[in-house]
Amino acid sequence: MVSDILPISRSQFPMTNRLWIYDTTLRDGAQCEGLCLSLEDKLRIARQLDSLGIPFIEGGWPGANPKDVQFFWRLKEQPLTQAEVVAFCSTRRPGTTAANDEMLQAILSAGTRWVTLFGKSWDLHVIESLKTTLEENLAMIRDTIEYLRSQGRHVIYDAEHWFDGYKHNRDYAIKTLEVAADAGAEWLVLCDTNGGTLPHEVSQVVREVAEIIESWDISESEIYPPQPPLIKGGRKSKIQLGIHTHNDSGVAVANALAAVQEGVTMVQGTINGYGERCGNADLCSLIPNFQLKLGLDCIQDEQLVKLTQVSRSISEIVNLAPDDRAPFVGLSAFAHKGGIHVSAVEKNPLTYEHLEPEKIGNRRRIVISDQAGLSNVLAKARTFGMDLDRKNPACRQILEKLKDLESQGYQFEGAEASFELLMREALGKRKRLFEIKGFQVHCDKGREETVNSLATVKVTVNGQDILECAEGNGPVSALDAALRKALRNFYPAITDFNLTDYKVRILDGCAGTSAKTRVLVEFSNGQDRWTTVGVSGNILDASYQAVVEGLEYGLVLGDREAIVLTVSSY
Ligand SMILES: CC(=O)SCCNC(=O)CCNC(=O)[C@H](O)C(C)(C)COP(=O)(O)OP(=O)(O)OC[C@H]1O[C@@H](n2cnc3c(N)ncnc32)[C@H](O)[C@@H]1OP(=O)(O)O
Ligand SMILES: CC(=O)C(=O)O
Repeated sequence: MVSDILPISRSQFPMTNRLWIYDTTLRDGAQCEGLCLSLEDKLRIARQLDSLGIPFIEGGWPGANPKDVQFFWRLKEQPLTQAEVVAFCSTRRPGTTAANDEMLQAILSAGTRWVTLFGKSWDLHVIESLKTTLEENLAMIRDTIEYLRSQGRHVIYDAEHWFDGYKHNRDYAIKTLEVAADAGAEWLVLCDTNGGTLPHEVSQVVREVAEIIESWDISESEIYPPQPPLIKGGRKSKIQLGIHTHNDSGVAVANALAAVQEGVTMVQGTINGYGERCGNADLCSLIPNFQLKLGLDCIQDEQLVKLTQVSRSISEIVNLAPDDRAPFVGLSAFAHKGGIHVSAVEKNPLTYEHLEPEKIGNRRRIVISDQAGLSNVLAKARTFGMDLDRKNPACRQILEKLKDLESQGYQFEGAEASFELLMREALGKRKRLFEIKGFQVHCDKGREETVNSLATVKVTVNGQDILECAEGNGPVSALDAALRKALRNFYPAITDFNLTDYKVRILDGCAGTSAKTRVLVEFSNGQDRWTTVGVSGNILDASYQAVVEGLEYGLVLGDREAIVLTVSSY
């Protein structure tokens, strides 16, 4: 809902509240260092975006590489359900004609209804990059758009380096837009290509451009309204403005918001802000801001609840770790750690949350650490299925034990399984499934390249002493294997546990090789994951503590009727 106090001044373009989201993850996002997409990846991402209700999906630059050509062919065979897939390209080369430009033939072969064309707005680029005249650049823009229009395509014109061009040679920059509009472009998208513009400049420039455009005399015959159902809102202005921002100054999202407040009706960005250099405007921040704070219509509410899942699936597909601190969709976006915060959030979430996480498919999390108060302990206990009374003296003991262990180097925020075991212990609810009497690990390296590791463990289960040994490709894996061997006849479920992550952190680096280490171990049983922690001056002892607790926790988990929230499901 739009609040009266929000400084929204969409008066330059007083249209409906419809805002068109244009995703360029598959094109500008693919220009991100470290991101490499296969054809199948691109198709999977396109389907995710389609399910999110993104109306325009820029699929790539057909003609620039074979994968992008095939992408459009594959979508012709199996079209998206609702999104308009858009092909991207540049204006024709200088000194030729659009009809003779091979790249433009590839664009037409892609068979999309919409084409986005980028052209030069900045005289510096015309002279230095294109090495042509200012007049020829205008001819390139006009010729290319008219050609695409003559071939029945709708054209979105991306005015590359718009803001820099406008600052350096305003009249020329405006002329490029005028030519693009006159040739039949339906959207003029102002690009902050180098990402150097600040929000107050974006506001001012967009406002000025909107006023200039209003004064143009473009005859109705030159207007090519998009076909329904694409544009449902009814256009009162002939030409619409869009915005495309980069994050080089850390304000890509703020710049897009500033442009929208001045009335632009299309916003280009990428999922998770992927893009060249510092990235593009992050649609995972923009969409909820537009929809939930500015009251603009971008996607359906039922689609908005998929945003967190889409953000994480796409980070999985592109094989880049998700950003836990990302606004709205990050794992920590609604994580409360400080005791004061948790105490208040437990009473009313509005006290420390700017909106309800469920609206974008995220969830509130309570973090356990030495910053915790009793409220954290009680909230966490609830997620473990234990309803504790604040007055129960065991709660205070749990809190004190937690703070004491954290001061020794333990870290429970990343090892909630260990915290649950600690809590069960304090409440007298920890079932001793086995008792470790001792272990030995032996590593030797001979002349060969390989290092041999052998672990021996002595365990008591149900009053029975078991001695087992096993080899592994390292001391921790040998220890893990020996423990499982000893326990598997009593607890067959243990054979399904896999050690999926192992992290070591030196706690007092100045102490050199005798430093204290913290080990975090993650286990999975194919369905759930859980993490435990160990701390010791001996890395093997720290690993041993974490592995033993990890195995114990997995067995407790199998015993429990309901899987609790501390355990993250795949
Ligand atoms: C702001 C943006 O993000 S724009 C998109 C940028 N994305 C990419 O570049 C990814 C895809 N690009 C590619 O695959 C290749 O660069 C291609 C196929 C487009 C071109 O490859 P090549 O022909 O080998 O040229 P090269 O990449 O070396 O140089 C780019 C050429 O495009 C020209 N060019 C740049 N912008 C434009 C434009 N708007 N209109 C016409 N030509 C342009 C340059 O002047 C240069 O021409 P030159 O070869 O005569 O010097
Ligand atoms: C078109 C585009 O990607 C840019 O100007 O940044």
